[in-house]
Amino acid sequence: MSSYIELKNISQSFDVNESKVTLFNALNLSVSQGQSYAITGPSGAGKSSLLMLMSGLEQPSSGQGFYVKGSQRKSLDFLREDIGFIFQQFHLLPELTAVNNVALPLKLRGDKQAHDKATAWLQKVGLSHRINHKPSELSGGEQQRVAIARALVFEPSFIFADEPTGNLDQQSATEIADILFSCCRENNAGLIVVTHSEALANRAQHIFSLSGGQIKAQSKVQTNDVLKAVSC
Ligand SMILES: Nc1ncnc2c1ncn2[C@@H]1O[C@H](COP(=O)(O)OP(=O)(O)OP(=O)(O)O)[C@@H](O)[C@H]1O
Repeated sequence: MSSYIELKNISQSFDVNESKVTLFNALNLSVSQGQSYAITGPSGAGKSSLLMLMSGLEQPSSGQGFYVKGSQRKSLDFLREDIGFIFQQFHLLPELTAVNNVALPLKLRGDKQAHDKATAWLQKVGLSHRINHKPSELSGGEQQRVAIARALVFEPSFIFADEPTGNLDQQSATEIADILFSCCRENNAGLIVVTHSEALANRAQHIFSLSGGQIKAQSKVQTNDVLKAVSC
């Protein structure tokens, strides 16, 4: 059953030092499961804030967000079980091996097959030779592969990624983009990526630009990048 997230008339502002900072006003946006989206725009435009609102992890100043699943239309609070997050800084637990980082969220839910599922996901992201390594024993690209496996191990409907290649060299960034997009596609997960990278944004089926409080659909830039058909 395919689902989508709908933001209606969303506004977000903060009171900072007795003045009001408005990021956006009456913004409307929908993202669907199985599709990929990039959100670009200048620093400080509010891209990460929008990602937090879209995922239901933060509340807007006004407006509403909905999680629509078949005929059910619920608040974004119900999205929490159905999302995975990937960050620029990986956010892995330093004391745990790769497999235990991926297995932990499943174990916390009492999944008896947590270890096997985590191992299978690390294999999918090309890390079967590193499953017993701790984050400090992995390269940045390898750590991000672990984070992708951890986000997808639940097989969530939506993956939110905030600058997922921001800390990586160009080759690792390309490999991570290949894995992220192919894994989301094969799992029919909606992927929403915030990025400053034109190359990464161009991978997405839809590109939105957030600037001056306005969000606009953007056409893709023609590049000579060859998109690799990586299987997940
Ligand atoms: N809780 C908060 N209280 C006050 N200001 C905030 C809060 N959260 C975000 N901001 C401000 O909102 C603005 C937008 O932040 P956000 O991180 O969403 O932008 P961004 O477009 O993702 O930027 P970048 O590309 O640099 O990561 C920033 O000026 C930030 O300081």
